[in-house]
Amino acid sequence: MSFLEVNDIRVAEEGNEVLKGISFTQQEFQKIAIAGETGSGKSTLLQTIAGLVQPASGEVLFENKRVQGPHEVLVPGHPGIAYLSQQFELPQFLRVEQVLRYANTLSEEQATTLYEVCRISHLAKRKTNQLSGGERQRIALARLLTSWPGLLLMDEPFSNLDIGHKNILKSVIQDIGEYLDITCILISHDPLDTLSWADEILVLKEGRVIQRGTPKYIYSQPADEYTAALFGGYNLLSQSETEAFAALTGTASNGKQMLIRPENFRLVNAPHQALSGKVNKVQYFGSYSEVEVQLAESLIKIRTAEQELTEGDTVQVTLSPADVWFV
Ligand SMILES: Nc1ncnc2c1ncn2[C@@H]1O[C@H](COP(=O)(O)OP(=O)(O)OP(=O)(O)O)[C@@H](O)[C@H]1O
Repeated sequence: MSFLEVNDIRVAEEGNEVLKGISFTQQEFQKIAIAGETGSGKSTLLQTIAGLVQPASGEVLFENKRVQGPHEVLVPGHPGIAYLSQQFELPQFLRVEQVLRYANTLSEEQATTLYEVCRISHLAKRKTNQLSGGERQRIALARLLTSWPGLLLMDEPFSNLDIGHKNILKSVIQDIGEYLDITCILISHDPLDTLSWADEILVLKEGRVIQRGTPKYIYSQPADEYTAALFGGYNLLSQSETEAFAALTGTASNGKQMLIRPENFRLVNAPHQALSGKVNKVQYFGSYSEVEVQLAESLIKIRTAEQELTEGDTVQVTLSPADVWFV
């Protein structure tokens, strides 16, 4: 039995098929992140799970019961599922404690825990128009959680937050799972938000799930170039350089192209076990430098701790077999 089961969901909006048969399951307390380019259907998927969008076919089962869509109920939504939208709203000019009291059905002890987890206990007397964007969002989140849902769906919660508020929200989301026993699904554009948090990532492309797996698997063995690009920099080598590195590492390309993350290339002093290239550009980032190296055909990016490189240097580039991936 799964906590959440999404079975072959299809959604059409204005004649376009936005979700084209999505299926996946989630266990209780499993942290799932959804990644995909703009327009791939991430928000529509979350809204369908929440019972806010009517699927054309397929079903969502939450704790073994079908989630009804907005065409089937008077008030859209499911009491056990909370959806934090990108465009949340708070009532104007009320004090935070009034906003929360209005929605609150919790005991005093539960409410205290919830406000502490959401880092808003100190804001109770503040008016809603006297809050920063990050504080407003944490209050909107706490307000949603006063119904103590089993499943929380968060749609791009980090967008428009500065780094300070973003870090606070990351801790809040971590604690929601840990102290409130609420299972979460999160959409984020930034790979750094999802790779460190999720147990599993679903990659959406044009309304379909094209890959599902642990962050490490998705990052190091992306299904295609699209997936690789969602999670950071990469190099796609020409066919002849793919063959040259395949020969060096004892791997077989089977006609595919080699896809290498910038941190996986190594600069060595061993001309016979490496390809030669010329440094084209060096960018310094403190703990590492990003170096552009022109090989015979491809211009590649290498991330290295090496600090002494300058434009025009000749370097020897190699790889470990474990870091080789073909798409
Ligand atoms: N109510 C609607 N009416 C018409 N088209 C819609 C509607 N909702 C979504 N779409 C379309 O469906 C597609 C998927 O949209 P969705 O918002 O789910 O994508 P997304 O991956 O969440 O994008 P973003 O990252 O930009 O939020 C888009 O092409 C969008 O224009």
